[in-house]
Amino acid sequence: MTHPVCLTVAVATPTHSALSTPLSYASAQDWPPGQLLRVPLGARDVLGVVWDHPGGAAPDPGERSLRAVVEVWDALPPLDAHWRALVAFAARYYQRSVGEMALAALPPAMRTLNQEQLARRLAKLAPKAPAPRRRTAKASQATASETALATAEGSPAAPGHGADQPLAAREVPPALTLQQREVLQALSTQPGTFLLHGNTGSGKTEVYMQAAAQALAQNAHAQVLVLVPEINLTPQLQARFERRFGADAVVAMHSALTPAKRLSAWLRAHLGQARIVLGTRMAVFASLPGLALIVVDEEHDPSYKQQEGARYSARDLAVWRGHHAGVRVLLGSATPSLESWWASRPASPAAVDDGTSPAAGRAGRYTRLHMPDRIGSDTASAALLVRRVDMNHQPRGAVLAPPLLDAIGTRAARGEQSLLLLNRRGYSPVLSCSECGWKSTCPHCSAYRVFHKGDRSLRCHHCGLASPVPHACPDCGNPDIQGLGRGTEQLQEQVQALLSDMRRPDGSALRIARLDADTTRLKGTLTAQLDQVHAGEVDVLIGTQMIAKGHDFRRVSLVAAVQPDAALFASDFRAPERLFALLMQAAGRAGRDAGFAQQPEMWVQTHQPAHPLYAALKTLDYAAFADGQLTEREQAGLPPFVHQALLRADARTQEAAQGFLLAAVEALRDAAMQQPQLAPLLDAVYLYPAVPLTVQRVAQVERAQLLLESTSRQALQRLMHAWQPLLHRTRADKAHKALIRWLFDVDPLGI
Ligand SMILES: Nc1ncnc2c1ncn2[C@@H]1O[C@H](COP(=O)(O)OP(=O)(O)OP(=O)(O)O)[C@@H](O)[C@H]1O
Ligand SMILES: [Zn+2]
Repeated sequence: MTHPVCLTVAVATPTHSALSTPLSYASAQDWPPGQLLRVPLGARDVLGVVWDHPGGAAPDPGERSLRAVVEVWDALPPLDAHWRALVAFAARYYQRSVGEMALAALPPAMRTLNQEQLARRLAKLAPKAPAPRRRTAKASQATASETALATAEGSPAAPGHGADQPLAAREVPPALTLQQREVLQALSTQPGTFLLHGNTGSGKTEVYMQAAAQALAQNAHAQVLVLVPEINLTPQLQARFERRFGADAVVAMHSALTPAKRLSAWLRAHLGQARIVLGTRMAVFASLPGLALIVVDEEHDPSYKQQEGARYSARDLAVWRGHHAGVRVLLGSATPSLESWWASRPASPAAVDDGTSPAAGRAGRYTRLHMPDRIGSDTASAALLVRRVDMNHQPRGAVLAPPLLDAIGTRAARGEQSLLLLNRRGYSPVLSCSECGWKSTCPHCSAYRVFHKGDRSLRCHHCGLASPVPHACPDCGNPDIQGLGRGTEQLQEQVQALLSDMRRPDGSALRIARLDADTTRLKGTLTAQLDQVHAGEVDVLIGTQMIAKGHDFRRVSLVAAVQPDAALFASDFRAPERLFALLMQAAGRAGRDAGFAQQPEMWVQTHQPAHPLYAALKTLDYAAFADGQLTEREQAGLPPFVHQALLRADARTQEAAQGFLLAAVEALRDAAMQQPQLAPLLDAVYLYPAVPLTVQRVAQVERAQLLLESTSRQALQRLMHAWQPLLHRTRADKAHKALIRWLFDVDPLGI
C-alpha cells in the first residue's frame, strides 16, 4: 500500500472567507506545483491548481483526515513557476485570495470540464503532422526579421502550428522608417521596460510586429503576448498580425469569444502552439511557457483596469510579469498615462542637488523612446491643424458651428470623411417635465435614465433598467415632457438635417452613420459598420470614444469634438488627462493617408477656447501637457507622487456602508494600541473620512468609500494586509449585517 502524500491546492475560495488560503488534499502520488486537477470542496468537486507548499515542505498527511483528489489532469503540463508567481503577486498586491486569483486567471469553461472532456478537446488541438519544409524563392530574399521568424518556425522543434505553411503566404514587412529602426535598435540592445511614445499613425504597430518577430526568432518555443484595450474595437489589428505571422500562429483572448473558443485559445497558448497571444486585460494571465516579449498597446487606456472582483491593472501586471520573467516589456501610446510618463522620465541633472523634490534628478525605471513623426508626414499637407471654435461667438444653440458645417461639406464633396465625437450615447441624458419639474430619475440609482429615441425607451446606464417613454409626465399628466441635453442619437438626427443640402462627388446625399455601444450591441455589427467606413460608404461618422480608438481609417481628413467642455470641470483629478488623451487619439484618426488635397483638421467646439488644455492640444504637444500635469500633481500630492487605495463598502443604506468603514477604522486604531508594529504604518498612511461615491446608489445598493494614501507603496500594502483580518472580524459583527460587501481597490482609477 502506498502512503498518500499531501498536496496544497489553490481552489476558488472567496477572498473574504476563512478558507482563503490554499487547502490540503490527500493524493496517492505526488504532483508538481502548477498541476491542474479536480478536488472535492463541500458537496461539489471543483477545479484546482497544485500550489507550492507554504514554507516549502509538504505537510504530513499523517493523522489528519484529508479528502482525496478526484482526478489529476496529467495530460496537461503543469502551469510554470512564472505563472504561479504572477498569480501569487497579483493576489497579494490586489488583496485577494490566491485561489480566487488563480481560478479567475483560467478560462471559465475549464471549471466544468472533466478529464475525459479535456482529452477530447486536446485531441482536436493536436498538431497535424508537419509537412516537409518547403523553401520558397521568397524566403531566400526575405528581410532579416522575416528570416528570423522563418528560422524559428521552420525548426523541427516548433510545436505544431503552421510550420507547414509556405512563407510566401505571409506579408513582407515594409522598409522601416529611421525612427522605427532606432526604436527597434534601442529595444534590442538592453533589457527592461520601455515606453514607446509614438504619435498616432507613427507606425507603432509595425514596431510591435517587428519586435515580436525578433523575439520569436530567439528560439522555436518563444511566445509573444500583445495586450490591447478592447480587441473587438480593432479587428484590423488581429488581421494585421495574422497577415504577418500566419493565422495559425496567432490566438485571440477576450471576453467576446465563446467559452469553447476561449478555452482552446488558452490551451494553445499553454501548449506552446500559439506563438502570439493577442488579448485584452485577461490575457495578462495567459499561461505562456515560452514568453519572450510583452507588448501593451495604448497603455494609457483605463480599460486595462479590471473594475470588479480582483481589481487588477493588466498593464501594471504586465510590467511585473516581464520583469519577473526577465523579458522585455514594450508599452506604447501616443498619450501615455502620467504614471508611465513619470516612470520613464530621463534623469534631470539640473534637479539633482536641489533636494526639494524626493524623486527629482533620478531617472525613472522605464526607458522612454520616441516616434514623433507620422508615416508619410514628409509631405507638408499631412501635418494636422487643430482649430478651436469659440462657441460663445456662434449662433445661439448651434449644434455645429457654420464654418465647421462648411468644412464637413467641402470634405464630403471630395470623397473625404469626417468624424464627429460626442462622448454620450442616447438621445437626451434626461427627460424633464416643463410644468412640475419631474425628471427621469432611475428608481434604483442616484442617476437619470437616458432617453433613447430609437426604441422610445428610458434606460439607466448604471443598472440597465429600461421602460417605455411615458406619453405624459407621470407626476402631473402634462404631455409636454422634453429632453435636456444631447446624445449621439440626437446629434445624428440634427446633423442629418443640417447637411441635407450637401452632396457626395456622385451627386447623391451624404451618408451619416453612428457608432456607439447602442449601434454595436449585436454580434458582428461593429465589424460590419467599420467595414462600411473603411469602404468609403459613410461620409460622416458620429460616435462616442469608440470611434477615437486605434482605427486605421484611411479616408478621414476631419475630426470634430462636438462638446467636450464638461470634462474640464469634472471633480476627478484624472479628467484632464483623459480628455487630452481622447482628443489626441481622435485627432490621430484624421489624415492617416497623406494623399489629401487639404491639410487634415481637428476641430474643437468650446466655450472655453483659452483653456490651457486646449492650448496644449493646439500644438499637439503631449510632452508639454504631461509635464504641466505632473507639476500640478506633485504640488497637490496626487498620484504618481503618492499611492492610493480605496476601501469600499456596499450596503442597503448609506448609513450602514459608512458605519462599517468607521467601525473598521476604529478596529484598526484599537489594534495599533496593542500591536506596536502597526503604529508606524498608521503614521505613514493617511486615512480620509468615509464618503459616498459620486454615483452613490446603483441598483439599490448604497456605496461608500474611504481613501488611503501614502508616499510609501510598501507601507500602504502592509497596512492593508494588517487590516484584512480586522475587516473580516468587523464584517462578522451583527451590528454590520446590513453590509453587502467590502473590498479594496488598489491604485484606483477613479476616486
Ligand atoms: N515603415 C513603414 N512604411 C510604410 N508604411 C508603414 C510603415 N510603418 C507603418 N506603416 C503604415 O502606416 C500606417 C500607420 O501605422 P500604424 O498603424 O502602425 O501606426 P500606429 O502608431 O500604431 O497608429 P495609432 O496609434 O494611431 O493606432 C499603417 O497603415 C501602416 O501599415
Ligand atoms: Zn438604475
